[in-house]
Amino acid sequence: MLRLNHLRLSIFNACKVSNYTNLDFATKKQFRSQMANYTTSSSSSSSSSNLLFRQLFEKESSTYTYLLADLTHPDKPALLVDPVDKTVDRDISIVEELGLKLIYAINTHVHADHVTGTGLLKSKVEGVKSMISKASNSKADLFVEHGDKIQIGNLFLEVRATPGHTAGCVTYVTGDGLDQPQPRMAFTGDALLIRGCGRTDFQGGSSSQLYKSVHSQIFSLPKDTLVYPAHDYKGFTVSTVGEEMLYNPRLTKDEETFKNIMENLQLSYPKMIDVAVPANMVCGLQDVTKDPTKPL
Ligand SMILES: N[C@@H](CCC(=O)N[C@@H](CSS)C(=O)NCC(=O)O)C(=O)O
Repeated sequence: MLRLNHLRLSIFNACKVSNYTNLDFATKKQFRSQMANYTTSSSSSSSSSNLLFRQLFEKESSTYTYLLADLTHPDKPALLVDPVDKTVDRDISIVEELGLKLIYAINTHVHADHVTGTGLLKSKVEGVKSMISKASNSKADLFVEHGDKIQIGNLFLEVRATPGHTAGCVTYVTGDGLDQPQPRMAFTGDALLIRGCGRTDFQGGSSSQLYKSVHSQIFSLPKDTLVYPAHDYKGFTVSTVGEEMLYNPRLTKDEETFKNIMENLQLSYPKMIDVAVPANMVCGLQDVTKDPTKPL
């Protein structure tokens, strides 16, 4: 296993983050407004930061892929969260048009409804490293665990373990600090969907675990944190932690009611599950036109 020591936040940055955390609300607000005056506005989110952000959609599986890059760094380093094999060429073309350098293709979990684009991206873009949680037991170049920090330029994503939809699900959260996007952004995968959540009936899923994950790791974030899920089936694009704490029809309930709801969803299995899971266990490196049950 390749550990992420080289990706961990430097002590220097960690100090800045913890100092900021200790400030009172009024001082934080003053600092944020000062920062807004001299940072580049992000391209398509409400954040004021050095971040370039794009939400991209794959319509067959209703999957969101997210592109993040640090525009202030000379290399404009970028990463993709949850790329889909079918839309890899689109993703590469936007990366090239914007002059970004794609360094990571990362997954929130082993998807069951589509094949990840990480394998194709690795074969088409030199130097890209695939990444997934160690707990997923999947193949990749790099593995993350709870508490790790993934750095792109001067921006970073914090890794929060949010098992329950699958055993290896993680949520990636933008950093907490003066120099990081405000409000924060949480890429929740299938743990938390807008007014919903991921199913828990296969891949080591557990409704009890999902309930605890969302409450302890996502609902504990600031209420203005933007929630960006891996899927939406109703046309929603973004929510906030505060909104989901108030209006999520499943996760606002007590744990017993939640478990009951999840046991009675009666969803049919994803159409692609028998192809997608074996392919995604090797981070999409497998040629899915061949027998997915055969080793590489
Ligand atoms: N019909 C789709 C699969 C839909 C589905 O099961 N979505 C999953 C996330 S992808 S494994 C889910 O957790 N849905 C929760 C919900 O409440 O809808 C297909 O055939 O691919």
